[in-house]
Amino acid sequence: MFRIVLVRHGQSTWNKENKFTGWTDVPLSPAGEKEALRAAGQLLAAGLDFDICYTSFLKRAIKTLWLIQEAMDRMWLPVVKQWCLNERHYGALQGLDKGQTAAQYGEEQVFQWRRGYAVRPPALPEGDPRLPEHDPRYSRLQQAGRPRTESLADTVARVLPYWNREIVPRIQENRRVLLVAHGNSLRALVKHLEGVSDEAITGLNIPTGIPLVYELGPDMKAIGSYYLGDAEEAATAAAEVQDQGTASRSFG
Ligand SMILES: O=C(O)[C@H](O)COP(=O)(O)O
Repeated sequence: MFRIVLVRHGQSTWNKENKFTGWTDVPLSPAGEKEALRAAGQLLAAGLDFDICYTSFLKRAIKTLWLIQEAMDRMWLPVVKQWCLNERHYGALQGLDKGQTAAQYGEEQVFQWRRGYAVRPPALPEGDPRLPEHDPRYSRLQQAGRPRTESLADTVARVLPYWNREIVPRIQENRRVLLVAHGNSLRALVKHLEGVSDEAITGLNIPTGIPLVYELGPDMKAIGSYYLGDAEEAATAAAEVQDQGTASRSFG
């Protein structure tokens, strides 16, 4: 049996404000930093340790990993940062309040944008300063890797090749892997590990800052998974993620 530990970054400032975030590089909120430290404590209490860590190009995930590493006295671990582990790109929705967007366009439309498997939110317009080509961290990406918007299917298409090419071999070498990423890049991976259908994945939500342990069989698919800490708390937090797209959550 193999194992990998997944952690969605702690609460970010835009999670707190209930804004679509995507590739916007926002920091952790103070609560999110506390979530990261709590996750480290849960990992230590579970007797888990690591040989290599993976994260995205976005500071909310990187900082979560750093806080976990520091609290576990594992700052010396190798860390691989990869753009393809970034959150799904939310296109022109980035920066909008999810509740207000639901009030304006309807909860069903926001649900489709957030959870529809092959549904792409409206794209960033050409010339928008937020386009990846204006960000030096993506300067080496080919045009195809510079999304204007992404569906979950698009996110799967960039996460899975990296998972199979780079992470699976490390796990098969019995390296203990910690992957700190984002709600939807992790949903993309979980869809693969669990063999979740395009329809059923719409109901899966991943809470911030709670370690999710996956046990994998010889085929590198899930034979079991569990959140560290209180299972009911994790389920409640996941339901809260789902509710972020309701009009009643509008902040103003
Ligand atoms: O990018 C974001 O807005 C969040 O991190 C994920 O948002 P979602 O749960 O609405 O997809």
